[in-house]
Amino acid sequence: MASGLSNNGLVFRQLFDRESCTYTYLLGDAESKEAVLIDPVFGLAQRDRSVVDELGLNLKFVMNTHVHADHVTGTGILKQTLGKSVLSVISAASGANADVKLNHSDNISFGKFSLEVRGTPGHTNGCVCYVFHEGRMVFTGDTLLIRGCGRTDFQEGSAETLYNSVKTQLFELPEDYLVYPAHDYKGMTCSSVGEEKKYNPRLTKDLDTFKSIMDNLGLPYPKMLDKAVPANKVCGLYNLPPEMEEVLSGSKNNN
Ligand SMILES: N[C@@H](CCC(=O)N[C@@H](CSS)C(=O)NCC(=O)O)C(=O)O
Repeated sequence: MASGLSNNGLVFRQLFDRESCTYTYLLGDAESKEAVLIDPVFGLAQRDRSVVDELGLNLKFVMNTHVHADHVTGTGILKQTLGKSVLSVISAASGANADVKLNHSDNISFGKFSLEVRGTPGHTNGCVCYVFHEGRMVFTGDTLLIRGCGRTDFQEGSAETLYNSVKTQLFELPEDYLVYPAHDYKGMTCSSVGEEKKYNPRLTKDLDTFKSIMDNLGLPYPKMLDKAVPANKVCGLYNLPPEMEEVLSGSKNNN
C-alpha cells in the first residue's frame, strides 16, 4: 500500500470549496477501493473526480447530508460523468430525488467500512449526520458546525428541533469522535464531540437561550438560496444558473 494514502486501510480526504466554504469528504477502503463522497459541490466535480482517480478509488455513493441552500450539489453531475454504478444518496425526509433514500439508523457500506445514518432535523427536516465508528469521526453537515450550528430561519428550520438533535444524536457520541462539518467560515477544519460540548457558544446554553441566539443571528439569506434549493431536490441537475449549465455542457472547464 502506498504510504501516506491510508490509515488502517482508510483513505480520507477533506476537500474545500472557497466560494461557499463547503467541505466535501472522500472516504475509501484502500483494499476494495470502494469509496463515498459526502457533500460534493457542482462546480468542483472535476476536482473530485481527479482526486478519486489519482487515489485509485471507485466511487460507490455520492451523498448529501441535506438539501443545501448555499450551493448546488455535485451528486448529479458526478453520476452523469461516472456512470450508473455510482448511486446518489440523501435522506427520505429531505423530499429530494436520489437513488438511495435513507432513514435513521440505516447503514451505508463501502468495502469493509460503514457509515451509520442519524436523523438530525433542525436546520432542515431532512438533515442527517453520518457516523463513521471505525474512524471515530462524525460528518455533521450543517447540524453542528465548529463552535456553531446551522441556521434555522428558512427551509424547515426549527431551533428547538436542532437543539434536541444535537443533544440526543451527536453529544451522546464518545467525546473523542472527531467532528467534520459541511462548512467553516473561520478557517477551522475539524473539532471533536468533547470540544463542542465544552466550547460551542450556542449549544452549551439552555434551550431558551439557544432559541434566542438563533432568533437573533441576523444573517443575510444565502445568495444561492432560490437557485440551489430547487436544483438540489433533483441532485443539482435542474434549473441551473447559466454558469453551471456551462460546466454541465462541458464548455467551461474547472481547472
Ligand atoms: N453567506 C453564505 C451563507 C452563510 C450561511 O448562511 N451559512 C449557513 C449554512 S449554508 S445554508 C449557516 O447555517 N450558517 C450558520 C452560521 O452561524 O453561520 C452565502 O451567501 O451563501
